[in-house]
Formats: sequence, structure tokens, C-alpha cells
Amino acid sequence: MDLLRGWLSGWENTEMNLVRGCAPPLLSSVILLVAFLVYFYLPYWRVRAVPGPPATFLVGHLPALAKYGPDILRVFAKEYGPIFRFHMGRQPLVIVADAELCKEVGIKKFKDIKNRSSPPPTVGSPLHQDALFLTRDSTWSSMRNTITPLYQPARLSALIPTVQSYVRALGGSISAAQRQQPFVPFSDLALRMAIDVIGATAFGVDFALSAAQPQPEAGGDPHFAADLLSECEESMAYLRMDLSSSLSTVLGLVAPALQIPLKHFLERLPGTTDRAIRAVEARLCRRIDALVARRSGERERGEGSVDFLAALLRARGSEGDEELLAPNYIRALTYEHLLAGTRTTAFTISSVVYLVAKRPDVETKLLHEIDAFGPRDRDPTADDLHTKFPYLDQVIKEAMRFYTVSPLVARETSQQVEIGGYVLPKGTYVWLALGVLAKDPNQFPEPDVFRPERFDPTCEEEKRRHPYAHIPFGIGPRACIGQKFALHEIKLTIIHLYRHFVFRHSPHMESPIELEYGLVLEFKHGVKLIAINRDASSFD
Ligand code: HEM
Repeated sequence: MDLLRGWLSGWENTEMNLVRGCAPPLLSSVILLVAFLVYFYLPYWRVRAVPGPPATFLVGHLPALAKYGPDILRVFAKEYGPIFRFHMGRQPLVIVADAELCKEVGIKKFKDIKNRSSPPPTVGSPLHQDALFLTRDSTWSSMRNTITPLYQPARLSALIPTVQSYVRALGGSISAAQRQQPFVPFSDLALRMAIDVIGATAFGVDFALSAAQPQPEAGGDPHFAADLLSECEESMAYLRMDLSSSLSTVLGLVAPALQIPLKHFLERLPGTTDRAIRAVEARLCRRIDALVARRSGERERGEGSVDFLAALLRARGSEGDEELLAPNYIRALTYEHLLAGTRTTAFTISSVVYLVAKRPDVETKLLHEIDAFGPRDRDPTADDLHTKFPYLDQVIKEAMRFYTVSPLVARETSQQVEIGGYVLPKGTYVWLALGVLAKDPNQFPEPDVFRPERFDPTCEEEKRRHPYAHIPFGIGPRACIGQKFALHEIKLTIIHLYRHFVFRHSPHMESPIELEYGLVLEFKHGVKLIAINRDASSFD
């Protein structure tokens, strides 16, 4: 009885406190906690009908992603079906892991799902937000329409000699490495080449990473390339989206509404990661702006070039679309090539060579096709690349299936939309799991076997397969704009290399090879090979 009386008097006191307008700390804390829980679980609540594995409070499935990489999605797809929930902190992603549903998201219902969701590390960064990848709605469609002609076949053909010159330099670097080192650090050299290719074709600058003797860039800042690349590297390291990222990014995963205010606050505090990110992005912006100013001057002096930046500046002149091609967009679009067009292409080249190196049967067929094309000094044209190397096409497709460099494609609904029987409200993050599609045994029997012939257009497996089961460049109007360019570069590289070498795995490389997932998929310790010069071997 005394206990009850005591409790009641406590309650009366609480009421009195409330009446006086000063709730005790416990009650305020409870109210705050409830408010936070409502805020935290609201996005989940809106898509609760979609099945998914239980998520850990605050972090969701981030620890599983960090531990197992995107392969964890294969496990979840097996258990929960072709459409399921996956939690990045507070944010639920609706993962789509089925070819027909990807077609629905990427093509049939594109008008309601045309934007990408912005990953927290890019929020509030003009360098990322103003590029094609993250622009939204009508800004995206106008921008895509404006720059699509710059990726048309005639322009890409004009870039082939430039690409070919860096491919030759890669051959030289491989020979040099083979002479000087116990193994050829193949994936490193392929990345250097891919960066050089983007330097020349997008920026109009010779980064000279593949050259034996780097030449200072004529007429410009001799440190431009080195500084740009080291800043790019630093900035990319900050783009990871996990719990080791900047404080504002981590908060963005748990309470996105607070991310921007916290970011602005932390950017002012010395010693914070947010401040370091802002500083490196500011340096990158200044550097690219200076290049754009210099290249604009060249254009006015009529010094014609075929690179992307020169073409963009010409488009600005002729289209008169000052707003769309304003300096912030030109800067972001040019820089985007370094992010989107280097690691992806280099990884694919390394995958092909790594996979072929342990399959002599595939290697023999490939060499046969490449040798049949003609003498080594006959460079393939764009048309040749398209029609004369059908087996190479199959090898590249299979390597891209085996190791899907961009295993996840992020989209976001701009209207309420129904996908796979689930009603998804406006603002739902819908991510296409290309990596899961690529290993679907119904579409690719024995998915863990490297078998290029499964892409032979005459084979039953290929005929039976869903047309959107293999989409390493994405799907629909928002698919990769650089696809044809990337395939030119990959094919030119493989043709040139196999005209001169065959490759074997180096004992210095771990087996099986380890992968890691950063911005895209990468070989954790690199692809290390032995290069056998075909002139000096019995392989011919
Ligand atoms: C093997 C090489 C490459 C692969 C596998 C690849 C893959 C992808 C994928 C999966 C997407 C998302 C597509 C979607 O949402 O449906 C994408 C978008 C994009 N890629 Fe690539 N990419 C590669 C090379 C390149 C290159 C060389 C460039 C630039 C020259 C580039 C520029 C872009 C851009 C700008 C977008 C955004 C397009 C938009 O939102 O409209 N990519 N890429």
C-alpha cells in the first residue's frame, strides 16, 4: 500500500512538474527517444511489406556488407526472393535481383524511377552532385541529351588512335616490368593506362603514367597531372560509405536530416575529416577550373582537339545553353570521367587477362581469332572492333559476368510505383543487383564456371536467356554513357596484348584471388602475372 501511495505521489509530482512546464529529464528523454525511433523507423515502415533479413539497430546490414561484400546479396536473394529489403543504417534499400524486374525498373517504369539515390559521402558536394551520375529530373535529361552526341560512333572512332597509343605504352610497360621485376603488376599497369586514356581523351592532357620517361606537359603546369591524380585519389578514399567514413557521412546513414548541418559545422573545425574532404574538393575544383579556362582560350584561338572537354566547350559555344553548361557542370562532367571511366575499365581488362591465363582452351581460341585478323601493325578500326572479333566479345562478356565491376546500381522512385507486387512510395531507394543477376543459375547454368561460349549467339543457353540477365553497363535510358568507349578501349588492349604476349599467374599472387568492394569491385592485392613474349616462345 505504501509502495502504491509513494508511486502515486511521484506521479502527482510529475504531473505538477509538467503543469509547471518543466518535464523531468527522464520524461524528456523518453519523448526524445520515441521521436527518434519514429524518425528512424519511418523509412522502414513505408516498405515493411517487402521481405528482408532482420537488421541490426542503427547500422542495419552495413556490418554484413563490410564483411562479405556484395556477395551477401546473393545469399539474401536465395532466402528472400528476387526483391528484398537491405538496410544501409536507417535507409532501407529495395534490392531488385531478377532480370524481368530490372527491366520493369530500368525501362518500363523509368519515368517514375529515373533518379539515382545520392550516397551520403557525396551529399552537399557540387563536384559530385553536378555530374551526370547524380543530377536529377529535367536537369539530368537535358544534360544527357546535350552530351550524348559527344559519345557517338564518329567521335569515338576519332579517339581510337589516341587510345591505341596508350595501349602500346602498356605493352612497353609490361615488357619492362617482366625484365626488371619478379612479376608483372598487371592490374596496376592497366589502371595507369586507363587513367592516361581518360587524361588524353577527357581532359586533353597527357598524364604520362604509362610513359617510360614522363614528359612535363607542354605549355602548361608541369605538376598538373600529378597533383590532380593525387587529389583525386585522396578524394575517392573519402567516398567510402561505411562506419569508418567522416562523421557527417556516418550520421547521414543514421539521421540524414542532420547530415548537412553537421557537415557545415565540422567543415569549420580543424582536424576533422569533413574539413579535409572540403579542402581536397576545393583544390580539385580550382585545378580543373584552371584547366577549363586554359582550354577555353585554346578554343578561342582555334586550336582544335578531339577530347571530351574541348567538345564540351564547343557545345557550350554552339548550344548557347549557358546554364546547363555553366562552369560547375563542365567541371563535374569532366572530373566524372576519372571516377567512372578508369577503375571500371582497368578492372575489366585485368579480369579478362586473369581469367584467360588459367584457361588454355580459351586462350588458344582467342589467339586464333586475333592472329587471323592480320599482321600486328594493322590497327583495328571501330568497325573491325565491332564485327571481326566475335569470340573476344564472348570472352569480355563472360569476364564482366564473372566479376561484375559495378554490382549495384542505385535508383530512387520519384512517384509511388508498384514493382514485383509491392507498392513503393515516392522516395524509395530501389537498387538493381547486377552482381546477383550475373550469378543466377537459371540464366547462367554453373554460374561459377568461366565459360565464354555461353554467350555464343547460336548456343541454346544464350537463346534461352532473358535479354536483360546480363547488364554490366546498367539498363535503359540511364545506362552507362561510356559503354561503347569502354568496350573500344578494352578490345584494343586485349588485341594488342595477345598479339605480343600470353600470360600466366605469378606464384606471387594469392590463390584464389581476393576481391574488395570500394567505389567499384577491385582486386585486393592486384593481379600479378608472368608475361611470355610470343616472339620468344613456342606459343605461335
Ligand atoms: C567497363 C567499364 C564500365 C562499366 C562496367 C560501367 C558501368 C556503369 C554502370 C553499371 C552504370 C549505371 C547505369 C545504370 O544506372 O543503369 C554506369 C553509369 C555511368 N557511366 Fe559507366 N561504366 C564503365 C565505363 C565508363 C566510362 C569509360 C565512362 C566515361 C567515359 C563512364 C561514364 C558513366 C556515366 C557518366 C554514368 C552515369 C550515366 C547517367 O546517369 O546518365 N562509364 N556505368
